[in-house]
Parts: sequence; structure tokens; C-alpha cells
Amino acid sequence: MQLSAREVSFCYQPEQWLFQGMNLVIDPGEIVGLIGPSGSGKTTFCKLLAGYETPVAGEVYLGGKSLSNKGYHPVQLVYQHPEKAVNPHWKMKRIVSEGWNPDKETLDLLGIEQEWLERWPNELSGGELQRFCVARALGPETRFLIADEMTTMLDAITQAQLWTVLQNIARERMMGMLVVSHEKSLIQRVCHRVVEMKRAF
Ligand SMILES: Nc1ncnc2c1ncn2[C@@H]1O[C@H](COP(=O)(O)OP(=O)(O)OP(=O)(O)O)[C@@H](O)[C@H]1O
Repeated sequence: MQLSAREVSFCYQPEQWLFQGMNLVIDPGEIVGLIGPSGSGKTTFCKLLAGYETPVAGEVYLGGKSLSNKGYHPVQLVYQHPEKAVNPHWKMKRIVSEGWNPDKETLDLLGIEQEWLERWPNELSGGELQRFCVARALGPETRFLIADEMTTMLDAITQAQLWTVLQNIARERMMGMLVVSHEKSLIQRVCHRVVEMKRAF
């Protein structure tokens, strides 16, 4: 099952195009890097792939079909700020189980300690919280993971751990990934190929 953007164009204001005619195909198990200047629309493109925004022109397909917003979304997005991606009024146990019930093996792989499940989001570090956001996104129905500056705020050890786990999962499950980062070394290390987003203006 491929994830593909075909001739996708997007603008927040009429006629003020952020990008036009963007094409991208990601194969199962493939890890693609997305780079480009600040403000070129990388995050917006990620949101289109994950179904958070709808293209103004063109279309995003998953397995040849238009994206559906019903049920568990097979394209999951994890972004830079985990604290903005969780409900502060829920304990971690409930947050991590929003889309599926992560098994102990997945939690262990991501270095999530059982005791953290009983905590509130503000009782965890950014790195600990991001591990939960990754676990939440890795349901068995996830076919593609969109990682938008996912480890930018984390220390080097946590970064390395998370990427090693995700590379293994991508290979074992044939899960495709799009990795957005300004860090060239990370992109080179993790991705099979790189595409560049250019400003439309
Ligand atoms: N909801 C919104 N409404 C209006 N404009 C927006 C909205 N979200 C983003 N923008 C604008 O769209 C442009 C692209 O933003 P986006 O976050 O997609 O870029 P980016 O390439 O991911 O940038 P960075 O590398 O700095 O994270 C920016 O100029 C931004 O101000």
C-alpha cells in the first residue's frame, strides 16, 4: 500500500500558494526525508498527508484510495511539541490508549516505564512525553508515520533510541515514514532518500 500525493497544491489565503503541484510517493517500509527552508510548507504538507488538512487542488491517496477520516487513521502524525499533542487533563495511561492499547513490548521498546502510565503529562519530561506520542501512533493499523521535527527538542540519547526503534519497526512491519528535519546528519542516517520542498513564491 503506497501513500501518494498527486499534484497537490495548498494555500491558507486564496491564491497565495504555499506549494503547487507537489508529487510524492512513499512505498511500504520506505523512509523518506523532507527538507526545505523554514516556512516552505513542510508541516502543512505533513498535515495533508495525515488528513488534518485537505488539498486545495490535487489529492492524497492511500493504497490508491482517497484518504478517509473514518476510524483509526492509517497515516499517523507525530510532531515537535508533545505537550501540545496530549490532553493535559488525562493521565498517560488514557492518552496512550486513545487509538489502540499498546502492548508492554511496544512500551518497553520505547523505554516507557510502567510507573509513568499513572502520571499526568506535566509530570513527564519532553522526551518521556514524546515516547508516549510515538507509542500512541504505532497502532497495528498504522501504515505510515509522519515524523515532523519529531526529535528536535530531545537530547541525543533519546533521539538515537527513538530512531533505532522506529527504523526497526518500519522494516519489520513495512511501515513507511516521512521524516521532516533541519538536521542533515539525521536525515542522512535514517532516510533511504530525500525530497526537497521549494517555496512556490
Ligand atoms: N493555520 C494557518 N493559517 C495561516 N497560515 C499558516 C497556517 N499554518 C501555517 N501557516 C503559514 O504557512 C507557511 C508554511 O508553514 P509551515 O509550518 O507549513 O512551514 P514549514 O516549512 O514547516 O516551516 P518550519 O521549517 O519553520 O517549521 C508559513 O508562512 C506559516 O506562517
